[in-house]
Formats: sequence, C-alpha cells, structure tokens
Amino acid sequence: MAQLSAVLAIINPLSGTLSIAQKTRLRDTFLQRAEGMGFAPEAIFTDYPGHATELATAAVTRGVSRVLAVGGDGTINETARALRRSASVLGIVPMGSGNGLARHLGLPLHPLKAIDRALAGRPVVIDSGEINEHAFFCTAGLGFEAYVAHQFALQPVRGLPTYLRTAFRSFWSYQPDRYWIDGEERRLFSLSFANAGQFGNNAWVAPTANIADGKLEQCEIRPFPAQTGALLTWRLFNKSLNLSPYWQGRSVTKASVRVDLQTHRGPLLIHADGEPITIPDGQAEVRVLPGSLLVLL
Ligand SMILES: Nc1ncnc2c1ncn2[C@@H]1O[C@H](COP(=O)(O)OP(=O)(O)OP(=O)(O)O)[C@@H](O)[C@H]1O
Repeated sequence: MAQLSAVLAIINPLSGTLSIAQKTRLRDTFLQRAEGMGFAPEAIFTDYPGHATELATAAVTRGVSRVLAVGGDGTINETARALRRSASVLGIVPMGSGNGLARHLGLPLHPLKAIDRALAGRPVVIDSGEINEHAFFCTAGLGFEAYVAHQFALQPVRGLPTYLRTAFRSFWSYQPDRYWIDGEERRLFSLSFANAGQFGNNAWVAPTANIADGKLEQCEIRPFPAQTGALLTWRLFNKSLNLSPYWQGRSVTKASVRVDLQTHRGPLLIHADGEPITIPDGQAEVRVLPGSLLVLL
C-alpha cells in the first residue's frame, strides 16, 4: 500500500485573538479534514519562542511534505525559515494581527478556509530575504518602521489598535537618521527591503513588489513635513505610496547598510517581519535568496 503523505500543523497557542478552546477545535477540524483527504496528519502547539523552527526542522528531516504554520507573521517566519531550500512546502493559516504574507499571496484569512487551501493547494516557489543572519519573508527594515517594531514589542497588549497607537505616538518622537547604503549617504525617515509588498494589514510599502522575481524592493522614504504624514498614511493603505515624491524604490538582490554609531541616535534598530532586532555594530547586510521557499497556494 502507498504511504500516506504527511502533513504537520504547527500552532502558536498565543497568536491572534482566538481562545485556546477555539484553537483546540480548529486543530481537531484540521486533523479530521486532513485525514479525510488521505493525509497522515499531526498537529503540535508550540511551547516557547523558537519552538516552531525546531518542529519544522525536524519535519524537514522526516520528509513531511506539507508544514502548516498556524499563527501570526512571527510564527510563519519561525516555521518558514526551517523550510527554506527543502522539499517541504509551507501552508499558511494566518491568525495574527498583520498577516502580511497571507494578504500579499491572496490567501484566505479565515482559518478554516486557509486550512482547506493549504491541504488542497499546489506548491509555488517564492523568494525570501535575509538581513544579517535573520530570515524574512515579508519585509525587513530600518528607521521609523524598526523604531515602531521596537516600541510595539514593549506594549503589554498586541493587536492592530495597539500597533496603530504605538505608530502614531512614535511618529511625534521619531527623528530621521543618516544611513550609508552601499557607500552612499542618505538621511531617511525609513528604509524597507520588501519581499512581499506589505508590512501586514494591507499597509503596502512596496506596491509593485513581486515575491518571485529573485529581487527585493528597496524602498526609501525621505523625511517629510509632519502635515504630509496623513497623506502618506493614506497612500500606504491605498497601495499608492510609490506615487509620493517622498518614496523611492528600486529592485535589488543585495544591499549593505551602515550607520555611524558616533552620531546615530542609539544603536541600529532593525526589524525582520516585524520582529525587533538590535545591531550593536551598526552594519546590516541584506540579500535575497531567490526561489528559496515552496508555499501552498
Ligand atoms: N508557547 C509560546 N509561548 C510564548 N511565546 C511563543 C509561544 N509559541 C510561540 N511564541 C512566540 O510568539 C511570537 C508571536 O507570535 P505571532 O507573530 O505568531 O502572533 P501574534 O503576535 O499574535 O501576531 P502578529 O505578529 O501578527 O501580531 C512568535 O514570534 C513566537 O516566538
């Protein structure tokens, strides 16, 4: 008899707003549906940060064909980074507050529909990126967006309202800094490297980004008058930021970004898929890993 194809769901019990009881029911439904479709399914709740990477690494070693990440962009990042350059395919069941990768790929945001899509979907090749040793699948960046990611991580409650409040408050205290990008000095409000076109929540920083072109969109936002902030925010959500005179984008395969720690306001702050990271030596190397991940679409 032919061996059943293995499918593993990695579920973050803390992601999003569903209760543990609801997530347990979702897990049971996944197991039923997957079995009904002829898979050998397994579902595991993560116990600690980084656990999803360990589970996904073990799944690759065992030859599990489909690995579903059930959670926010953090859980998807932790799972996907272990699946890069393997034959195991990522399924995305979005349950976070931003869901940038799922939205970019046009995947269902409803967990049950997303499970069905992942079980029935076909593997499609996409790119990923790295900023220093940190993998990203949506965006990585510096400047204002990194500052907000760091401030957001300090908040006791997550979710979109907290994120918007944090970004609004940060806007008034944040001062643009100087960066040397591939040796060229620039004073910028923010600098993004976009694999997918959006941060999440349909905030499109790189409206023309193509996730499978072997390139990242390097998007720079120059400092702008405070009264322009509302228009830029509107453009961000209207997918038209590229029409602003303060926005500049180009496709790159790699970039080297440095700050002068003597004059920079504090250490270099970056983010990878929204996770805040501090770079003590002020140097960030960014590169694309073309065609490095299989995703179920
Ligand atoms: N059992 C656990 N206990 C504590 N932290 C965990 C556990 N499992 C996973 N994590 C951590 O939770 C972090 C946040 O998860 P994730 O991004 O999926 O959800 P979220 O915060 O609700 O979504 P979003 O990032 O969209 O707001 C992950 O980066 C992961 O390291």
